[in-house]
Amino acid sequence: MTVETESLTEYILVEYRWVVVITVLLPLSLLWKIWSTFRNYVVFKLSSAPKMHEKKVSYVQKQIRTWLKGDRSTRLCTARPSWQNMSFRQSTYKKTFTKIKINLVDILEIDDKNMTVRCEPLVTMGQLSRTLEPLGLALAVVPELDQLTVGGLVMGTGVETSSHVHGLFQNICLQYELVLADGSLITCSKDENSDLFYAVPWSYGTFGFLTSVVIKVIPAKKYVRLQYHPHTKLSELADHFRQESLKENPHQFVEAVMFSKEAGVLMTGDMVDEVGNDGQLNPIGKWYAEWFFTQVESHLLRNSSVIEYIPLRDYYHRHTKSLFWELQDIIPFGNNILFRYLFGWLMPPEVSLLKLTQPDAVGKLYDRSHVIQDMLVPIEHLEKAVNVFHKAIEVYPMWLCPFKVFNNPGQLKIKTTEDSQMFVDIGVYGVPKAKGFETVSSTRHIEKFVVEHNGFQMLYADTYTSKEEFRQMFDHTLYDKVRDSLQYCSEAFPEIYGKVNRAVRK
Ligand SMILES: Cc1cc2nc3c(=O)[nH]c(=O)nc-3n(C[C@H](O)[C@H](O)[C@H](O)COP(=O)(O)OP(=O)(O)OC[C@H]3O[C@@H](n4cnc5c(N)ncnc54)[C@H](O)[C@@H]3O)c2cc1C
Ligand SMILES: NC(=O)C1=CN([C@@H]2O[C@H](COP(=O)(O)OP(=O)(O)OC[C@H]3O[C@@H](n4cnc5c(N)ncnc54)[C@H](OP(=O)(O)O)[C@@H]3O)[C@@H](O)[C@H]2O)C=CC1
Ligand SMILES: CC(C)=CCC[C@@H](C)[C@H]1CC[C@@]2(C)C3=C(CC[C@]12C)[C@@]1(C)CC[C@H](O)C(C)(C)[C@@H]1CC3
Repeated sequence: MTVETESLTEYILVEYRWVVVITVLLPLSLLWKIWSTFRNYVVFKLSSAPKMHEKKVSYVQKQIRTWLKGDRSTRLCTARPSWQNMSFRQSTYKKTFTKIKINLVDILEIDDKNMTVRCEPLVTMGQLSRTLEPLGLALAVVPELDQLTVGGLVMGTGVETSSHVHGLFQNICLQYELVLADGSLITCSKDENSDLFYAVPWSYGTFGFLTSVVIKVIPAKKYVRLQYHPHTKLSELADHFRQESLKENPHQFVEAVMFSKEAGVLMTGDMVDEVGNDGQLNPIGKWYAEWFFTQVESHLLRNSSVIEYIPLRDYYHRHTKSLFWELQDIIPFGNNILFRYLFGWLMPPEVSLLKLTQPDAVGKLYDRSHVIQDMLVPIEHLEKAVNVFHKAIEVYPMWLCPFKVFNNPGQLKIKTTEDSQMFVDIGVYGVPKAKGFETVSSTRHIEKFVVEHNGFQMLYADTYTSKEEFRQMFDHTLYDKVRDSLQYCSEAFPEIYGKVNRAVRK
């Protein structure tokens, strides 16, 4: 890692973290993968998951009723330990709240007539894409990292390169089943309990416990025909990016990765059934394959607008193997050809195991000199935002992903009367190089820019906003109304801010 460490111990822990990762975490990750594949296989063959669902939901209700009967002096959260979730921090409220066990890990039903899949909240993106692929189906929006869960993506949000067509993860969800703080089981959709339905996304589990979700699926094809368009001027890349995101019949997938303030690669893709003769097959998911983002960079260096055919599942999880570009700081030689051929099949280490074994010194170093943020701004401000980010942080690669926000009720209120507005997710993950970077003040600076430009911040990342600024960023009108209407809700759950602000995250 190219940052200054403060002591020799810190230096050793940071520079040689890979020793523990390779000798301990990679073999443990493998054992974990074998166990979960075996468990899923057995459950599927015994077909026990759908039959067990009601029983498991009753157990959730039973735990809440026990809390109701008690003195209710503590609030509620899920029992999923923080080291298992996909964010950098540990939530401190997990230590004091009453923890409700939600052991709901299965896909319940695939309905290929209505084109839906019903699943439990701990089902992961990797598990879903693996199950749907042989049936010729896919979720309309597949957030890239394998370990992201349906529950976390509903209660938070999910974005992916098809979001300029389908919107965020919640926009492909048709129905939620929840256990509320009074112990009752409720389902909601746009036609049934619609206020609750629109308030659930971005609510971070502050209305109740999600027990199942019905999600829209689409027909899938075997490959993604991906075209790389390198650009060396930000203004040209931004114009092209907007044009591809906003045009009437857009490509199914649009994404860009910037490698400096001016230069980046725009990628446009569509599903196809066969490898055409205008490009080559590139199975990026194979164990020996080079990390995706470095392959993308090579197209910029060669300034070549090539076409490639990528197997669909490999495409969906293209950023998993290198955790976007975060793994280069943990295993610096992870992309080396020899390492890939020998150990690539073990990659990536499980994020949960990495989190569990993270030494304090590494945490402190990341606090000081590492940024992990996704800022969501209306697409017309793209260049301005890149310039602001460059001045305040200067982290490359920078991820750009367009997505549509529909004019629906809820926390994500857009300032337009149109049906929808196009946004761009600007993702910065890495070591900042900007002069004068300081975590709190620099993050506050970009947060201010985002609020002033009617944007939003992804909340898996650290937010340094005050409660007032937070309420300005996210519209709480419907949220407050629904909370007031649900018995015991305010007693059982804090407000969203109470679960995501920096003070409750260690
Ligand atoms: C509900 C369901 C119905 C399916 N129906 C068909 C079908 O009719 N014809 C067909 O060819 N393929 C069907 N499949 C898909 C496919 O056959 C399986 O995904 C495949 O058998 C998985 O094999 P695997 O060893 O790779 O399993 P894994 O990759 O280990 O598991 C596949 C996934 O199935 C899920 N699963 C496991 N057990 C159950 C269960 N009891 N109920 C629901 N989900 C479960 C797990 O969550 C897991 O992620 C279905 C899949 C599911 C989930
Ligand atoms: N491409 C993308 O879109 C990416 C998205 N992310 C973000 O990562 C997060 C998802 O990570 P993941 O590890 O899956 O989820 P988490 O375990 O982090 O859960 C996120 C929130 O959802 C709540 N929650 C989860 N399940 C339930 C449930 N069944 N009932 C009630 N509340 C629930 C959690 O409550 P509690 O605190 O009580 O456990 C928590 O507040 C999202 O916030 C997402 O925005 C991260 C990387 C990429
Ligand atoms: C909206 C999108 C696409 C977001 C992508 C977010 C990823 C870059 C984030 C999600 C989880 C994440 C915060 C994580 C880390 C890096 C950035 C990640 C992968 C790492 C691996 C950095 C190193 C840390 O020691 C530790 C292992 C705790 C974390 C774990 C979570």
